Amino acid sequence: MSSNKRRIAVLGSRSVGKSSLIIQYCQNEFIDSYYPTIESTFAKTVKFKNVEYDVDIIDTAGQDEFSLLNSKHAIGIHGYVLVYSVNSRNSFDMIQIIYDKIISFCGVASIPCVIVGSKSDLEASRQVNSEEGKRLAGENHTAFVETSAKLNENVAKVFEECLEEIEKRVPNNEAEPPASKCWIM
Ligand SMILES: Nc1nc2c(ncn2[C@@H]2O[C@H](COP(=O)(O)OP(=O)(O)OP(=O)(O)O)[C@@H](O)[C@H]2O)c(=O)[nH]1
Repeated sequence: MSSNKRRIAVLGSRSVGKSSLIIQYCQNEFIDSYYPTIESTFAKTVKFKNVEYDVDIIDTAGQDEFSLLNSKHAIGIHGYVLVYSVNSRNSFDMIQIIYDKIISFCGVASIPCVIVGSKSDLEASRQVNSEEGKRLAGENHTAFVETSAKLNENVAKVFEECLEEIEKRVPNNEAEPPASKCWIM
């Protein structure tokens, strides 16, 4: 793996706007219709803090509390974007469940991660306030961003924060994420 290759997995409940966030970031467009994702990978070259990164972003199918963590979403992944929608309390409650599954799968104390409150334009139907999002992020030592893919607000910030979290833990000359050294028996 080239030292500037970074793989980011985007996880969260169904329909929280994972694909919309990624498509806005990689293709600068917002598609209003809903197509459930099975899985797809997007690629973008990003210049961040004067370093050029080849970023692969893995868009995953929506998870619920019974979903098993797919090993593809843990092995070889440098950083995570965990998305809930500010107008869905259930999707917010899923974040800790997904975070704990990743931690336990990877056998580490913490992971480079950004917790994202999506659809921030839907203020009238908001169920989760910003303070709750920040608190959850603080408890898990992750970054936190509220964003709207629809209005293209804070979209790039999500992925920049994720690169920042990765760089805090992965020195530039060591691009292999810890979980890629795991064995599956
Ligand atoms: N108002 C608003 N709607 C959004 C936003 N982002 C996504 N949506 C809408 O929410 C719905 C679901 O968006 P997707 O991006 O497909 O959600 P997803 O999380 O990828 O869904 P799954 O693939 O099922 O997991 C679509 O109708 C989007 O248009 C946003 O920022 N604001």
